[in-house]
Amino acid sequence: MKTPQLVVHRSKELMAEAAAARLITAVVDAQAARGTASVVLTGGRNGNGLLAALAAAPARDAIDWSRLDLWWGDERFLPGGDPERNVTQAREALLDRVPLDPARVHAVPASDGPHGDDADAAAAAYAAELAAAAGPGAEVPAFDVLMLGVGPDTHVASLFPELPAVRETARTVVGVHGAPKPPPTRISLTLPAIRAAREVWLLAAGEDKAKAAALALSGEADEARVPASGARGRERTLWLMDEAAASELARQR
Ligand SMILES: O=C1O[C@H](COP(=O)(O)O)[C@@H](O)[C@H](O)[C@H]1O
Repeated sequence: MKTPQLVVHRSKELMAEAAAARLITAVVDAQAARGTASVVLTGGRNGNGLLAALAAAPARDAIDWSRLDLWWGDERFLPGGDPERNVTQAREALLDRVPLDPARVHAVPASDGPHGDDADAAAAAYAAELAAAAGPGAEVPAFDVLMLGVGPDTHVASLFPELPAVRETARTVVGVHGAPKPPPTRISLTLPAIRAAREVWLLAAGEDKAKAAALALSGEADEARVPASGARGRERTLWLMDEAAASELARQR
């Protein structure tokens, strides 16, 4: 796996704008090379900040939105349309303003969906949807870009330190129970599914991410205790940060 690369921006606003520009280029390049692109979205403040910056970027029209598959790295297991669901927030920030093909917007099932409040069944259904879109012999698509927010406790997607989900090696998607951050029930891609992505981008802006980033990038972390340290892409792992989130890295050097 590749050593993470760091890009530190002066502010969280610049980070969001630069990451949005980077995403436009990555999607346009993937569509030129393969006809379509697949991107995994993240929830949280930094992920939503990027989507809002993308909505405001004139170059967003360079993307062929009808040939873009969107997936989610995790979801808060709540009823459809709940304002706390990652998909609801993504729709508000960007998705409702661009001409996506609805069949290519792969939202994670909601808690009032076909699987009711059974998060494990909903996770299995999402795994099946991913497998159906994957190439021969693969369990998930070779995502072009998979984005992850980083929690102050070093969680990524809904893989929280020391919960069973972070140790999962067989399944690609799991139900998460007893998450320390509300809501307690969630659905998450596992580390093996995350590592199938060509590029993994970790978004970390703000002082509250500084310790988490330093720990994850120390090179000494155990991924069960520091899930962010286990998030790597096949071709590239990129940490996109602002100066506040990078402040503890400077002290480390
Ligand atoms: O609950 C979640 O939190 C993380 C991090 O969010 P942030 O607001 O601290 O940046 C996010 O990556 C994840 O997708 C989301 O479900």
